Amino acid sequence: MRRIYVAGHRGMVGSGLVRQLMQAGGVEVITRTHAELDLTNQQAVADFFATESIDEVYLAAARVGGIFANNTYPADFIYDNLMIECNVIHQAYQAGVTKLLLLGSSCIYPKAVSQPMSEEALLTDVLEPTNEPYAIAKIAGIKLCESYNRQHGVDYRSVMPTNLYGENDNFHPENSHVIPAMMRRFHEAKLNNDSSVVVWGSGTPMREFLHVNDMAAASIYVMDLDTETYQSHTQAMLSHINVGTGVDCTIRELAESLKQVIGFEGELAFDASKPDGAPRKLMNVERLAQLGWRANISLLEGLEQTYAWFLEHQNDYRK
Ligand SMILES: NC(=O)C1=CN([C@@H]2O[C@H](COP(=O)(O)OP(=O)(O)OC[C@H]3O[C@@H](n4cnc5c(N)ncnc54)[C@H](OP(=O)(O)O)[C@@H]3O)[C@@H](O)[C@H]2O)C=CC1
Ligand SMILES: C[C@H]1O[C@H](OP(=O)(O)OP(=O)(O)OC[C@H]2O[C@@H](n3cnc4c(=O)[nH]c(N)nc43)[C@H](O)[C@@H]2O)[C@@H](O)[C@@H](O)C1=O
Repeated sequence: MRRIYVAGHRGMVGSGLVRQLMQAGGVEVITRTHAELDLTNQQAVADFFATESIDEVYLAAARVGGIFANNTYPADFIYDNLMIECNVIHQAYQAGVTKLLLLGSSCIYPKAVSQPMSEEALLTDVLEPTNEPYAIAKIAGIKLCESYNRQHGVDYRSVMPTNLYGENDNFHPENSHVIPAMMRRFHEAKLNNDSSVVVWGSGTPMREFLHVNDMAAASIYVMDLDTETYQSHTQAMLSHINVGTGVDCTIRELAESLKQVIGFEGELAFDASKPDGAPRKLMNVERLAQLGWRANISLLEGLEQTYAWFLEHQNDYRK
């Protein structure tokens, strides 16, 4: 049986990957909590790979957060993510792992890039300042994979997810992403009968949102493509693949959808003192579509599923 290490299995995407890999069966899923294995620790990661006979790695562990966390803790975001990527990719290679999938992010693309953003837009212009350190680390991750492929003949792939949401997300009031943050705020406002809820920024930025179950399915799909098919749709120096829905909406529209799903009847109060971030980040998902995969969970369906999960996990959601 293939021994598959899912790094970050307690996180939103990692837990989705474990659910789907276990459901498909026929593989042994290996996991370690952050407390058991700190992936920024080079020796600990080397010891882990030297003893665990891993066949494949899904690298879904990272320092992750929304616009406020990225803007407030830039050193943590660049240091942790560079260290995790260097340690996992290099030690996997040292231990003879030939297949690895890195999760990057749509924020690798320049701020003023033409929309929708295609894979070729990488490194063509300057980045959005609120998350530049995180984006630089993610770009380094892509280049690590490409470089190990070129020099060592391994098969390390990378997927660039758009903004994600779903069960097991982080619902922290400040450090989270927009969907979990607003879902919790609207829910609490409904319980308190508040007349309005704060939405950060102007409401005009546009974002594309992909449900975690679609993201996990896409990751496994890309990992399992045979080498010839994968390489026919990538180029030697451009190995990453976008993952998204190809559909976006404004933050105001998202807030209206969340109001509807949660049943909050008050007003939206936009807080212009908070940053908007990138004006738009719509993914060009044609490359993945040509490879045979498309998202199938609509935003409304995904928000309803996530809110139902949130209601069931009021005592144990991450906050
Ligand atoms: N969420 C999103 O909107 C997007 C996410 N991505 C990418 O997808 C991937 C998964 O993200 P997501 O599931 O949302 O993130 P989560 O924060 O939900 O999960 C990340 C996991 O990584 C673990 N982790 C962090 N640092 C370390 C470390 N030093 N050693 C061991 N484990 C560690 C965390 O453990 P602990 O909590 O204990 O620290 C957590 O379980 C990441 O690479 C992220 O950059 C890309 C685009 C959008
Ligand atoms: C996935 C992605 O995540 C981050 O980039 P981002 O796309 O800006 O993500 P965000 O979810 O934090 O915000 C999206 C928009 O929504 C607005 N917004 C309104 N109200 C809230 C709110 O309450 N919380 C948050 N976080 N945002 C809010 C907010 O002002 C912004 O205009 C990066 O870290 C980047 O590195 C990255 O990869």
